[in-house]
Order: sequence, then C-alpha cells, then structure tokens
Amino acid sequence: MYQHIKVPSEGQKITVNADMSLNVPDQPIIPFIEGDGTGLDITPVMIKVVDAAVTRAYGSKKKIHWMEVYAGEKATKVYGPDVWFPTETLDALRDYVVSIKGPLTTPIGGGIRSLNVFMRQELDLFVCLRPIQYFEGVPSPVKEPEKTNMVIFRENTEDIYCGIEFEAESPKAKKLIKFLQDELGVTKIRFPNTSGIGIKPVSREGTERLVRKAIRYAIDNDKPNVTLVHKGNIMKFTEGAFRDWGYALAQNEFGAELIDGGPWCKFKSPKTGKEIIVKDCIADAFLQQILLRPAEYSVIATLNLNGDYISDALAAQVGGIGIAAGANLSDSVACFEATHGTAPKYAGKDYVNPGSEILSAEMMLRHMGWFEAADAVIKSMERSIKSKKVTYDFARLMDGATQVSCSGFGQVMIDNM
Ligand SMILES: NC(=O)C1=CN([C@@H]2O[C@H](COP(=O)(O)OP(=O)(O)OC[C@H]3O[C@@H](n4cnc5c(N)ncnc54)[C@H](OP(=O)(O)O)[C@@H]3O)[C@@H](O)[C@H]2O)C=CC1
Ligand SMILES: O=C(O)CCC(=O)C(=O)O
Ligand SMILES: [Mg+2]
Repeated sequence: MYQHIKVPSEGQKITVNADMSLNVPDQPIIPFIEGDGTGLDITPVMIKVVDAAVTRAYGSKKKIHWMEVYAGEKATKVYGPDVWFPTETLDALRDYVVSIKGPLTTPIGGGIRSLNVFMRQELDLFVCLRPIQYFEGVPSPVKEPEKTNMVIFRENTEDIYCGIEFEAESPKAKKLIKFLQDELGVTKIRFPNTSGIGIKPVSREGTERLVRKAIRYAIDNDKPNVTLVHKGNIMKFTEGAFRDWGYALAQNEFGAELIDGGPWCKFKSPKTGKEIIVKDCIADAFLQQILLRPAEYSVIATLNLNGDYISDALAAQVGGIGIAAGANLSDSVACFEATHGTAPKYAGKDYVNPGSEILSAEMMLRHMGWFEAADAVIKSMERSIKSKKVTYDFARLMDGATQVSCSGFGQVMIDNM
C-alpha cells in the first residue's frame, strides 16, 4: 500500500466513531516522525519512556506498535532530494488518526516553507493545544511559577502565519501593490517599490471552531475563565474580528451574558454550575500580565502568530521549552509535538531535554484514554525532577543538580516509573 512506510506486522488502526470518539485497540499502530536536528535525539528516548510507561501500567495487555513515517531531511533521503513531506506520510497521519512528531527545520528567509504549517493545513489540524504546567522543583525565572497554570488554544491554520507572501520587487508583489493602490485606494504603503507583502486571512469559521474548543475545554476541565488574546485595536478586521466573533460565539452558543454592559461576559458551566468568564486582552498587555498576574488567566484562545509567541514565553515561566508539550488537533485527527524546534546546535549530541516530547506523548496517551500510562509518565517526570538528575537546561539553573544526557534523562524516567 505504501511506497516506503513499513506497516508493523502486528497491531491495529485506531478508528473514529461517528460522534468523534476514538476506538483504541489494545495494540494500536502509532505513526511517528523522528524529526530534524534534535528530533534524532529526543524521539527514540520518547519511544522508550512511553513503552516503559505502557508496560508499567498494563503489563503485556497493551502495547504500542510504532510505525515510522517520514518528513523533513529524512524524507529527502528516503524519497528523493525534493520530497520534504511525502503524500503517503500525510495519508498515514490521517488514516492512523493519532500520531506524534519530532520538530522539523524551517530555513529563515528563503528555502522551503514550514513543513509543520504545511502538515497542520493539509490535515486541517486547527487547534494547537499547549498546556503550561509547573513541575515542583523546576528552576524558573519567576518567583511563584506555580501560579502559571494556563492552556493555550492557538488557531493553527490561518493568520499571517499561513504563508501567503510575496517577495519584495517580485512581479507578484508589484502587481499586488498596484492592485492595492489602484483598486482599493491604499495610499499609505511606506516604500512601495521595495516592500514584500504578506496577507493575513482570519475567518469567522476559523475563529468560531477554535474558540468553541477553548470554551468546551474550560467546561470539561472546570476552568474559571477563557481569555481571547488579540491585537484588535490595530488589526481591526482580523484580530479585532477574532475578538468580536469569539464573544458572539460565547453568547450565542453558550448563553453567556454581558458583565456590566460588556464586552466581558459569563455563563454557568453546565457541568459544575460554576461561573466561567469570557474576557479579552490585547496581546502586548497580555505578555506583561502573564508575568505580573498569571493566576488571573486560565484558558487562552488566540490567533496563530500570537499563539506561537505566547507559547514560548509562557513555557519559559515554568522552566523553559525543554518541557513544553503540545498537540495539533482536528475534530478527528491528532498529531502530538513539542513546542520547541530542532535546536540545531545541539543536534546529534544526546544533550537536550527530551521532556517536551515525552510530555507530548503523555498528552497522546491521555487522548487515547490510556490514563494509567499517562499518569505513570507524569509521576515519573515529577520524581525525576525532584531527584535533580536533569539535562543541561535545568542543571544550569538548579543548585546541587547532576547533569545527565538526553538518553540519560530517559533512563532516569524509566528508573523512576
Ligand atoms: N514544531 C516544530 O517543528 C518547530 C520547528 N521549529 C524550527 O526549529 C528550528 C530552530 O529554531 P530555533 O529558533 O532555534 O528554536 P528552538 O526551539 O529549536 O531552540 C531555541 C532554544 O530553545 C532551547 N531548546 C530547544 N529545544 C530544547 C530542548 N529539547 N531542551 C532544552 N532546551 C531546548 C535551546 O536554548 P539554549 O540555547 O538556551 O540552550 C535552544 O537554543 C527552526 O528551523 C524553526 O523553524 C521551531 C519551533 C517549532
Ligand atoms: O514551523 C516552524 O518551523 C516553526 C513553528 C513554530 O514555531 C511553532 O509552531 O511553534
Ligand atoms: Mg514556536
């Protein structure tokens, strides 16, 4: 069926029911993309730790059958020099429903466009879910890191991030500038002859499906508030519309009522009866609020680029992107991945923290309903950090730490299971 992907001889596919719940067999086949750069280091460690957690939780009753699929530099070696994201990789990620990937490199300026963005768009993985959780003992630059407890819902398919761009002085950029000037009456492009042009599409459908997921998450997980983060004062019809559509959805679909004339609004959780507040914050102010008043923010719904910046900033508050986990989700398909990139200077050195990909796998196990295995990962992570046997990123900030390698930390986690 596939050209280069080898389907494991044992194991079955995860399937999706009509109501979008999953059928997870005891022996599921899970596709994984190793990733570029430090993906080579962290992905094998993630697999070992997850296998140990599954065995710890279920003995021989359950087992993941890993199926390697290719993207990035490895794909060009397997499929040929220009094949960065083979169609059969997309097919496998879609067909097998739940997958995990290491980071993929995107060159700056020229070269290929982001393979990560490509995958999210092609599979319509419209939610980038990034929980920010603090583990006791993790060194943090803030005084009270435990007050940072947020979950980011980042729109994953739209915005300036989606790659509609035209290079300065190219015929297309010239044509677009002329169209803007002649047809749309745009008079204020500073340096029109040398401007590159980027387009920022933000739709009502795209906003609503993201904000709906964020509000449902708040209901299902007993969270006190959802904050729409935007730069709508400046970009009125994209980021401002995101805010307005988000508030309208809260009122129309969840029955939220205005607080003191709005725009903040609130509704009672149908699960707990507690109030959930829907509010908004302009993105620049938000970046200082999360440092100064983190306890006031819980679920964050935001646009693609804001969500990218906010993810790394919040991760730093609880110890850095070495332990920042994430998921790309559609209504049916899920591909889990760390928040960080390929950290090329550390590639192949068995050096970096595998925690972010391990915790992304923990989210994957929870998504599959394998809660006991997910709990085993979390407990082991807690114990391992407390033991102070940690990778360089924590060791350089922790008193009395013993620095271990990437694979060494994986072993520490397995020993602590
Ligand atoms: N989803 C994806 O696949 C993503 C891909 N990328 C791509 O990755 C490439 C490199 O991007 P770059 O901007 O350097 O960002 P990275 O996230 O790769 O690295 C930035 C810094 O974060 C720290 N860091 C990253 N990974 C780890 C880890 N596992 N453990 C501990 N610390 C870590 C390191 O800090 P220090 O130097 O202090 O040790 C590193 O120098 C780019 O091509 C980018 O496009 C970026 C983000 C996401
Ligand atoms: O696609 C990339 O190279 C970067 C993506 C990124 O930084 C992210 O999704 O957080
Ligand atoms: Mg990023």
